[in-house]
Amino acid sequence: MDGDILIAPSILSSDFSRLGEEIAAVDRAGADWIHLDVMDGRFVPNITFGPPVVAAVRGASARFFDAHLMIASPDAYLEGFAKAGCDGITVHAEACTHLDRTLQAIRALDCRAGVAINPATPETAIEYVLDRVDLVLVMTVNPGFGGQSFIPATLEKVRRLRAMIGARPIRLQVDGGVAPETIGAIRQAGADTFVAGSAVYRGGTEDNYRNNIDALRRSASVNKA
Ligand SMILES: O=C(CO)[C@@H](O)[C@H](O)COP(=O)(O)O
Repeated sequence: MDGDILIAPSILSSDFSRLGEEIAAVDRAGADWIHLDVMDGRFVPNITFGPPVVAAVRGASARFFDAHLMIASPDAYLEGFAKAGCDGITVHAEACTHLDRTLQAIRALDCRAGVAINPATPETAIEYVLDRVDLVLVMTVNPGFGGQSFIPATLEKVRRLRAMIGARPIRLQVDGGVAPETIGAIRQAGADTFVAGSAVYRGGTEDNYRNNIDALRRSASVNKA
């Protein structure tokens, strides 16, 4: 197994009527992080949840809570997500007028700072904030929904970002269409942190989640360059 990779189940594909149990189940099944998909109906065409729901499920797992804010103008909500118990907060470069300032604000709240870019956004959009971030998230589908197909053109962006990041201690995360069939190529391109929704939560039971997470890890390791 490849010890450097992290698997972060996206709770968007879980059963929201049992959200706490679904988080605890992937924790026991071997998840490294819990990926929280926050959507506002403005930046993306879907709406999910905010800080009160994060606070309500914080006790379900001690794992790293990795909040992905798919929201317009996120600055006003950073403190709320930090207080709710998020360990990392990722904002979209496309959603921030003053991205550098927003990333500094996340770190000032004692959270790990992440920056995400959509499939159509070039990696150069974040070149000058790399010293401000702990995580770069390459969206490999257009954000808003689970269960979409991986966009192959994003692989080249992962490769370029791996080179841009160099020796900096930054995790390179991908999100969207991550499955046993795609994870090997994404790992080879240089990603180390994998968000997966439908590929983890399919089957609906903790045993299935464990098998699904193991399959992702195996496929990522086998294909490592
Ligand atoms: O943020 C998003 C979608 O906007 C993702 O986290 C999806 O939830 C991933 O789902 P799969 O593509 O893995 O099913």
